[in-house]
Amino acid sequence: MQWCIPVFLDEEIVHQYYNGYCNNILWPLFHYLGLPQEDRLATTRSFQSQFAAYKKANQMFADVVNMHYEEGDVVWCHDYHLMYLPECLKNHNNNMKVGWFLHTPFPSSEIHRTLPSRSELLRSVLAADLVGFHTYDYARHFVSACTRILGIEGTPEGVEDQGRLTRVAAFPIGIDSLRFQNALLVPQVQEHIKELKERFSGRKVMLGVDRLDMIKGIPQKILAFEKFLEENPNWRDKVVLLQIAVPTRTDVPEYQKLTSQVHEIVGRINGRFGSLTAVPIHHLDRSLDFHALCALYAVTDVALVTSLRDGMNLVSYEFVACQEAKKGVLILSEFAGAAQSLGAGAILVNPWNITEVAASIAQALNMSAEEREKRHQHNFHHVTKHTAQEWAEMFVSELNDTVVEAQLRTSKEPPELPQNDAVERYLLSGNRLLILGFNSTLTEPVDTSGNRSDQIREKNPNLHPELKEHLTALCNDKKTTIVVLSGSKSEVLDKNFAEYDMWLAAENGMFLRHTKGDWMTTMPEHLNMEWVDSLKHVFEYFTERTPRSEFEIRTTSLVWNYKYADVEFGRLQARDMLQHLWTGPISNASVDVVQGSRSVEVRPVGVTKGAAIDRILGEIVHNTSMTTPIDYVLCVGHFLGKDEDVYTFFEPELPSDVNMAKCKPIDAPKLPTEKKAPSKLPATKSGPKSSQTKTPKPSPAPDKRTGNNHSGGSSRRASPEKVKEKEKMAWSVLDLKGDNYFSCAVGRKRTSARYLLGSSDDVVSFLSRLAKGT
Ligand SMILES: O=P(O)(O)OC[C@H]1O[C@H](O[C@H]2O[C@H](CO)[C@@H](O)[C@H](O)[C@H]2O)[C@H](O)[C@@H](O)[C@@H]1O
Ligand SMILES: O=c1ccn([C@@H]2O[C@H](COP(=O)(O)OP(=O)(O)O)[C@@H](O)[C@H]2O)c(=O)[nH]1
Repeated sequence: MQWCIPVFLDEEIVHQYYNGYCNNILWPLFHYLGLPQEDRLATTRSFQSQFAAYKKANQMFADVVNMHYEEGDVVWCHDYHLMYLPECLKNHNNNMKVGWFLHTPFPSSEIHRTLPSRSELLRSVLAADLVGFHTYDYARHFVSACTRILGIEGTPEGVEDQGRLTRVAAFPIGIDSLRFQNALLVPQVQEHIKELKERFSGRKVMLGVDRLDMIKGIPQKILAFEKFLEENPNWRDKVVLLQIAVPTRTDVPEYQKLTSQVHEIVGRINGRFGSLTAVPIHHLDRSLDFHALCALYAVTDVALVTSLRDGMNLVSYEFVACQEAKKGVLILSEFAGAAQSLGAGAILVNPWNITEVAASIAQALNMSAEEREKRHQHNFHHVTKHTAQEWAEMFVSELNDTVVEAQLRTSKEPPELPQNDAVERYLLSGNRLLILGFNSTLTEPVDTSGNRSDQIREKNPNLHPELKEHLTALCNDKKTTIVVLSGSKSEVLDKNFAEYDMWLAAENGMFLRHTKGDWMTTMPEHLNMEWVDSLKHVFEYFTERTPRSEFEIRTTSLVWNYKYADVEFGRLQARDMLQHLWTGPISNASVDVVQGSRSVEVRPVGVTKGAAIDRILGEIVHNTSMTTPIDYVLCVGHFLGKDEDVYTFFEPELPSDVNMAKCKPIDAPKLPTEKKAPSKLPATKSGPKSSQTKTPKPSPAPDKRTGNNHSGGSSRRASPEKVKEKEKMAWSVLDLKGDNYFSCAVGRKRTSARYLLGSSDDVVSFLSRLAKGT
């Protein structure tokens, strides 16, 4: 078995890929340092060739992996050097289990979007099954970069693109703490500890161990130490700072400049505060071997970590692991990932604030033994419990689980609607209910190819011209009841369906009428619409700036539709709008922000087609004086995810009773501003990665399937007498015998519907078969 297989890169590739793209571009950007100041333009110019080398090098890694890969192996790609690798691997073998872990921070999407190859990099990382970061912050930034830059949906589990989920999670790394604890017992280390104690006797030892990298804040650390010496003359001959600065990436000009800068500062301070026999700073431009490092950690009184940004910072963990005897103090930058894990025991500082760091040095040096002990125990417990072994096991086990879950999800993709069976069962049944969506279900297909020159299109959705004849035939069949259930306003449904003998349910079922009767409302009474006013401005803002987009104020929702706008620009605007909605004016309101394929909609939590179907069904049964149970249900639509509860309404245990409460007649739907504002529902957020979804509060319409006696379909509170009356009226209206239920999603693959149809053309051809009975 081979443990390590090298990938040989030639010098030019190393220069362009490792020194160039990785360490001169990605590294500073991911650490919020921006591109190197002096050669910014040159870097920008060489960007494409460096990225080409980056991809080439990643492909070379992929080729080696592919050569040695055996079925069932797990491939774990590490760090910003290999962001393109997951895609290369998956392109070769889509069944490979691929994980990717980033050891650096992932910056805010505002930084990532400045990268010319921003989309390509994100997409290739998303090819992995599992993507891991040290902290939730980094994971959240990654998800929001995917949302903002690629326009794909962030979910509580990760990032979802066309039904494929890339799991994104935080896996804070640890160290092999036992290795450090055991090293302290080695005689050679004990001897070294003794020497160091003698060497620095009478002085407190402060320690910095860093690669000589801009992100480590070494100049800032030394300047803070100078300030401390300046302000505390009594400490000048009682403390020493040992700074180990390990040379790194020495071919990159920015690193060469840092070396001279640090040397200059150290020389100046030693000149200022040193004597003939002692200097306050011992600066070493080299690395130490493991045992020497452990001895140094063990004799240290105060460790100083001042990273300006740091993915995690293992030095802080290693220091803690070696301090069981001494219980020294850790001063730790709040910009290191480690601050989240070791913050309880460390003194956290902003490394840019030299005054604060100097004060923290004084605090650490003067800290009582009792407080040091307490702080150390917090951190020692963490470091010894959350080890590197645990980290690796967790990542790999999560990767295996993710792959299994993904297989289950794919296998759950529903089949095509079995049209022959559906037609046959329709013909054999005696009381059928057809629930049909409108937009993209019964309408003519709209060209949304996004061609900028194609700007003049018909704006209003129209009924599919080939449907009219079949719809008339179906509506005229006494054994068939048809409901068109749409998000559209009542006027739109009136315009398209007034001539048919059917039921119309507008605004996701909030308004209902039979085409021979008047509109009535099924709206729950206590809907909170207080948020509408503050949101109207946001919707107006984006409508005014997005030609041919439309903003509609519906009774229970606000909708912005960019179906007829330039699709690319519409998408861009939608991303900005969503970002604003998730974090801005309504982040505390009890509303759902629903992202459609070309729309953004905001509505109160619980206003869904599924929640309304109960009340609609009650009204239909009551009005048509049905005498036999409905024995066939077809529910077809291009419904938004939130509205898919209409499919599941009839699943898995079919409801037998239906609410018989009558709806309230109305003259016309009222605008939200005219309604009395009811009291607000308390809001809860569901978690860091799901800013767009709120944990649903109990739906305004009670769930039909929670018991056998479904007496409450409306949220209006009835008197006890009324409830009794309703109970008497309740009877079994559904008798579907399991297989006589056909729920069918149009143009979507991830759905809770039982079956799929591709487009409204397919709906038309299927309905024609029902109408003709063939
Ligand atoms: O070999 P170099 O190019 O000189 O760089 C050394 C490593 O530096 C980076 O380390 C990061 O990983 C640590 C462990 O997860 C983390 O604690 C630290 O904050 C990071 O900076 C880099 O990411 C590695 O790839 C390099 O090998
Ligand atoms: O002379 C030295 C100084 C440091 N290190 C190791 O370098 C690593 C630095 O990791 P850290 O996460 O602190 O920062 P990075 O350098 O990875 O950004 C630690 O494991 C140190 O033990 C080392 O091997 N020899």
